[in-house]
Amino acid sequence: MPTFALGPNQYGKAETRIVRVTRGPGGDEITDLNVSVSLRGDLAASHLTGDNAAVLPTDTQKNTVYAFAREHGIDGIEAFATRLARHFVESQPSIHGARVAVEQYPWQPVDGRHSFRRDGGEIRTATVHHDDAGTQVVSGVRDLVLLKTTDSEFHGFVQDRYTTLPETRDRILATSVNATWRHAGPAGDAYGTARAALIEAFADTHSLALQQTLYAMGERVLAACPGVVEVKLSLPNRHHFLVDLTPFGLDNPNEVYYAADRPYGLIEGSVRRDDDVAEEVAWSF
Ligand SMILES: O=c1[nH]c(=O)c2[nH]c(=O)[nH]c2[nH]1
Repeated sequence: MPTFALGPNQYGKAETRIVRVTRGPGGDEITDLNVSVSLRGDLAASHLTGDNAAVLPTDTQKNTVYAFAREHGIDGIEAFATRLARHFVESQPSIHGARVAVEQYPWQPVDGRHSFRRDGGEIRTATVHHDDAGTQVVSGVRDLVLLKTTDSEFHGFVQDRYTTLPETRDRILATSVNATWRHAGPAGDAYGTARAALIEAFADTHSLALQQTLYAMGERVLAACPGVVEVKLSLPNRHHFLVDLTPFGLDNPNEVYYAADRPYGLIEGSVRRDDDVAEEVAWSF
């Protein structure tokens, strides 16, 4: 007779959308968030027998997100997520660990009063894990699209019988940055500095490979943000291929490109301080 056991599990309310308006005489502000809560703890009974005595309903978790936005305000997504994660663990004896992930969608004021324009595609993120061992805060940015028209090469790579890619000393380099960075302690106000470091390193680095640019971007964030101990980057290589215009009797001196959407190279890696102790829980889902 085979026997079975419940493995790791978590539960929570995913993607609670919340728009908070902060009203002021000098104009309103809006904070537009997507909040996902995952809780871990003594939850086997609910899975094994349907006994829900230890289960804080996901509906209650959603209500808590809204209530905290009113009671405490949203003083940065890292602080908001930390407050929620601690609340669930500290208020519920059955809950031993909480993960709160927040996405923030940027809006820009249009008239300085009460009209706004949704800004670009880029999303700010924060994920907080809290349990007995402490609080881990990871901040990040997603879908930050960057492109440089030159200053990028790719050559010297392996050639086997399937290789057709020509070596290039001058190409477009483009990516959509997905970056997360882990703080040693509570997150300070590092978002603007980290984001600027990513963009500047992309622009400054004469790239011989997107891998090299990835490392430079991670290194720049660590150099600029003393409280950050590890940076993870996932960089799709948004290929731009020169179009062959010779059938039309035209040359193409690096001017006309085809922007391919797939397949794409995907370059991923982390850069950390030498003395950093890996904190895998901070990244786990
Ligand atoms: O920067 C790059 N890294 C690669 O590993 C790679 N592979 C490829 O086909 N083009 C590129 N570009």
